[in-house]
Amino acid sequence: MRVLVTGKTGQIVTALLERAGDTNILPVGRPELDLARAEGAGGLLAAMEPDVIVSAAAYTSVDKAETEPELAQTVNGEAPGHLATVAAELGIPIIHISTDYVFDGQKSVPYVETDATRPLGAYGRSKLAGERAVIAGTANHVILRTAWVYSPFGGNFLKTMLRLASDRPEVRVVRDQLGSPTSALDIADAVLAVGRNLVNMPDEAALRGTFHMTAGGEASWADFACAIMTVSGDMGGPNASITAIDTVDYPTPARRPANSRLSSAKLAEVHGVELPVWQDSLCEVVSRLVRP
Ligand SMILES: NC(=O)C1=CN([C@@H]2O[C@H](COP(=O)(O)OP(=O)(O)OC[C@H]3O[C@@H](n4cnc5c(N)ncnc54)[C@H](O)[C@@H]3O)[C@@H](O)[C@H]2O)C=CC1
Repeated sequence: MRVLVTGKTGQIVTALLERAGDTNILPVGRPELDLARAEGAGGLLAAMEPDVIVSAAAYTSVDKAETEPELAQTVNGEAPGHLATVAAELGIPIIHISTDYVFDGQKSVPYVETDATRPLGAYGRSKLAGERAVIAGTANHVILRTAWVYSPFGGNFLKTMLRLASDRPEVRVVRDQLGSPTSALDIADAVLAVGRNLVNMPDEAALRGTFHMTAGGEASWADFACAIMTVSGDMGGPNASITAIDTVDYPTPARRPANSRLSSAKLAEVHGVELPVWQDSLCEVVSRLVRP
């Protein structure tokens, strides 16, 4: 299977390259493919002869998007539509990665795929526009909404915590946002499994559509930080004490949903794909960072 993935350096593309096995991962990103100018990329993508396109690259700076909403909209809102159109022309499926930030976080239990969307900021609005563009571009799509992604690669919360813990005794972390910390390595396994299902069952309509895809279990950011410190400390790595604070005491340019929990039951039921509980994947990632 030949899997064309957008972006060359992101957490998910790097994890896909690592977990590929006998799958051929074909990353494409800047400078050949700039998602700010994705119209007309059809020839480039077709020449790579993919069996499936994974739309993983995105403008991911949630706070910066508040001051650059047009760029976020072009990259996250419009480019996925161009990719979906190319996939339709090639007669292949597209898997598009989206986010919990399409929701406002007001629900008291995990979100399901049919829940109403209401993004709180420019990033979420741009990602929701991207979902709609993919849906308009081809019926042969899967949208995978994930959340709280961490990995040994790129920038993420876990790496920030380890960096802060290595030069201070205490780190303040919010306790009133809930989600499921999700390893990009588990996401890569899931994306490959979904990709195989789509390629092997081209006429199975039930496999297409929107699915939630996060690790099992849930945590607040403060819970996640405490677990990171415990695991790191046990391995001889940095270990700061975590002080739980409220979101109001940690203002950011973009508002975040208080509830980022997504129910992944539909993905398990329809695709037979279930990510491990978050604590089970944490040790591997911490170990790779503190014992390189
Ligand atoms: N990081 C997280 O916690 C979450 C991420 N997501 C989604 O998952 C996907 C992957 O996220 P990560 O791997 O964490 O992102 P990342 O920030 O690690 O990587 C983003 C990638 O997109 C590329 N990119 C950005 N602008 C581009 C442009 N104009 N043209 C071409 N490439 C460009 C970057 O070079 C990089 O390779 C994204 O669609 C993101 O919206 C969803 C939920 C949570």
